[in-house]
Amino acid sequence: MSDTWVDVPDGSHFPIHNLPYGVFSRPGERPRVGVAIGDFVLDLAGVSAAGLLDAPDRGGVRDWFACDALNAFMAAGPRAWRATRERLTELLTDSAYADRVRSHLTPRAEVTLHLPWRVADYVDFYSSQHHAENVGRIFRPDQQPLTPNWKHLPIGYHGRAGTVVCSGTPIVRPCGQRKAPGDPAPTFGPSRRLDIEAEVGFVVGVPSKLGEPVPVERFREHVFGVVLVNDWSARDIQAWEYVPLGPFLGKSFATSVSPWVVPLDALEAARITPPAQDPEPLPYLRGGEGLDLALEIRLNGTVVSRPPFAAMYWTPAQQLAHLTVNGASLRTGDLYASGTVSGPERSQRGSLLELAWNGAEPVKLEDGSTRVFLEDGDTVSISATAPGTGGVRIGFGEVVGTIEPARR
Ligand SMILES: O=C(O)/C=C/C(=O)CC(=O)CC(=O)O
Ligand SMILES: [Ca+2]
Ligand SMILES: [Mg+2]
Repeated sequence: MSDTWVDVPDGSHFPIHNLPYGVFSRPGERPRVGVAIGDFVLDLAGVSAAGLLDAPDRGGVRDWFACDALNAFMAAGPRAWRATRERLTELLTDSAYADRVRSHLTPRAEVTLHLPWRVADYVDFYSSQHHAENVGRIFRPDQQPLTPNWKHLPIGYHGRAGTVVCSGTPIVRPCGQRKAPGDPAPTFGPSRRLDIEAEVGFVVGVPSKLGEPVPVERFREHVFGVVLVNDWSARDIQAWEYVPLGPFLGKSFATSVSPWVVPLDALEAARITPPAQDPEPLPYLRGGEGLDLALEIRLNGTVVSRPPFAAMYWTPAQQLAHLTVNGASLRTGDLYASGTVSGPERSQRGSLLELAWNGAEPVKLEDGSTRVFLEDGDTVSISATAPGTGGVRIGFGEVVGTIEPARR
């Protein structure tokens, strides 16, 4: 197994088998594209300008990396992604390149990480059966937990692309209309039931044509990579507004993503058969694979949940096929999120709504305090790891956010 000449600490999320892409800047310099390796960022604009990146489409290489977003590279397609990944692996494993490449490494602690791509459209699915059943029981106790359509199609809604923010961006507590079932009328004010949703996001590189669906088996021709998502959710605003059109202001105030986009090729060893689907879905939804990602949610440093992505009912390829089956086109930069990742166990639930069961079972933190929803000043971090090639685990880093008081 090849290994890198860069000093990578044991347990790092970013061994040579990962090589996720991001956008970073050093103090006083413009943002550019980089790759994470151990505790360093490799400056791809610098490496490319030095003539070290031998990609197929050489003329375009500089435009891909000397810029503040991954979009141009993402649009270049799977052949370019694979060739670049192979060349980066060569540069970072063959010690003959060490002297020329080392000057393009910067400690990650010295850089600022930015939103890695310009988000085009944003869709959020609802593909964990455990989550959907939990939320159904809490929001609609008098009905079947799963709606009649749930096992026939991956339910989703269109979110707000412009408020997708990079990890680390403070989250201002939203204000809005709230009305609990017993209240005589709605009131306006800061959300009292601010929550998280731990999700996995899929980033589209190659666009599709209007009118032409993208079938399940074309998933890898369009999707560039994978990020972690925190779909911040104001449950009181949501519960009052969502009938009958679905989530709106309760979720559109901010959605955080992790700064490193893990390429699909880094997740080869994480591919798994998803849970059996019964009833069998319609033909356009057949096929697709799951991913064995282990998520971890920390609230003010305490691990409060470990959701397993392997338990998701609908796969990312099925989600993509569904979201384009009507002929809706994809754009470079589209983001679609899995929906909250919840497993069958209590310790695997992906939101506080579920973990504290709508307030009935407060979550205990290591400092002795308890939470049913988020308080001002709380910090939430979601991380994940996956099996990598060669038996080495790879990771996604984290998506983190701290709650700031409402501005009124
Ligand atoms: O069942 C509902 O009414 C609402 C569910 C959600 O809030 C979930 C959502 O945003 C989709 C997901 O993350 O699974
Ligand atoms: Ca969500
Ligand atoms: Mg959101």
